[in-house]
Amino acid sequence: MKTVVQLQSVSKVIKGKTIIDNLTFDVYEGEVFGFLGPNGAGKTTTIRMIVGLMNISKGDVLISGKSIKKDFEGAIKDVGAIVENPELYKFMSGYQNLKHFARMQKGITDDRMKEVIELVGLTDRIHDKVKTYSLGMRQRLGLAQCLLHKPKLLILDEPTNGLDPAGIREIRAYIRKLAQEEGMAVIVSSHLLSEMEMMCDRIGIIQSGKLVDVQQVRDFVEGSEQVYHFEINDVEKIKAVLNGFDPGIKFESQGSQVQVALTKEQVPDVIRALVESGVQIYSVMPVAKTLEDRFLEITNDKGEVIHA
Ligand SMILES: Nc1ncnc2c1ncn2[C@@H]1O[C@H](COP(=O)(O)OP(=O)(O)OP(=O)(O)O)[C@@H](O)[C@H]1O
Repeated sequence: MKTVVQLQSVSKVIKGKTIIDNLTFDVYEGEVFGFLGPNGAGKTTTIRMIVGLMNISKGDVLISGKSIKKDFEGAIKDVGAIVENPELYKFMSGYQNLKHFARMQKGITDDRMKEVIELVGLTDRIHDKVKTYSLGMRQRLGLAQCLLHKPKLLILDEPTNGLDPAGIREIRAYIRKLAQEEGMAVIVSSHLLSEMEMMCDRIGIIQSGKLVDVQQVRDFVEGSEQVYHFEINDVEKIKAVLNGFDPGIKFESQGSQVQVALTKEQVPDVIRALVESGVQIYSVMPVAKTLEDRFLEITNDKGEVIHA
């Protein structure tokens, strides 16, 4: 996998206070990297440093191997970003907006404009005025703007903010497409855990300016234990069987439905023990664990990390 962006021990100190503390991570070609953290954790500050909108106090950011500090022009030419709301003229059409933006850059051909408009799915509406666009369509037009110069790295700060569920789905699909089909490295930030889970390949969790965890979404969600849903005929017996394990296995029951927290390795042992004790098992189903569950598992209620 080719590395597109590298953060090397990046720190930001403002008025003697460390806002970002020694961040190090890489993002690769073709992957969506989620930057996840509660409000005030430092996501926007980090993104502003990556795109050169803010000085880096310590460390460096390399984009396609070029330092944003030492070779700003070289590094930034591979970046497309929406950090604040995209600037759009609502009284002009989507096309006029794009054209206006294209004129400010070198070498953007009409063919490239057409290509980008198609890529974000705005071909049918591109000549309508932006004021008639939904928020999702405006986001996509913003996306088109920052794709014109064929960036290798796309950075979107809270891309689904303010969108309705249909708009969120739409943007998510385009972001995935840009990574998978165009091979871009994409960094998205969010404080919405479920959102990140659906959109990203990897997630970095930031808390009080520190990176506390970077994992593949799949591993991250699977973590250690997983809740399984059992449908059985005898709740008393299942309680006895689960209590018989050492250490005892946690569960919750309601009628013939029992939710049991197990590691994958424990599943066959529990099923065997249940069958041997005469419990009828009608179904066993893993309950999908959300990032939110995992996030709460690794942080306490004050938002501090208890184990990663
Ligand atoms: N110019 C500044 N001067 C002083 N403190 C700042 C400055 N910019 C950011 N901060 C502080 O740095 C911390 C991180 O802010 P940042 O906006 O990066 O967080 P965030 O993770 O993007 O949060 P949100 O989800 O709310 O946007 C906050 O405590 C913020 O108050």
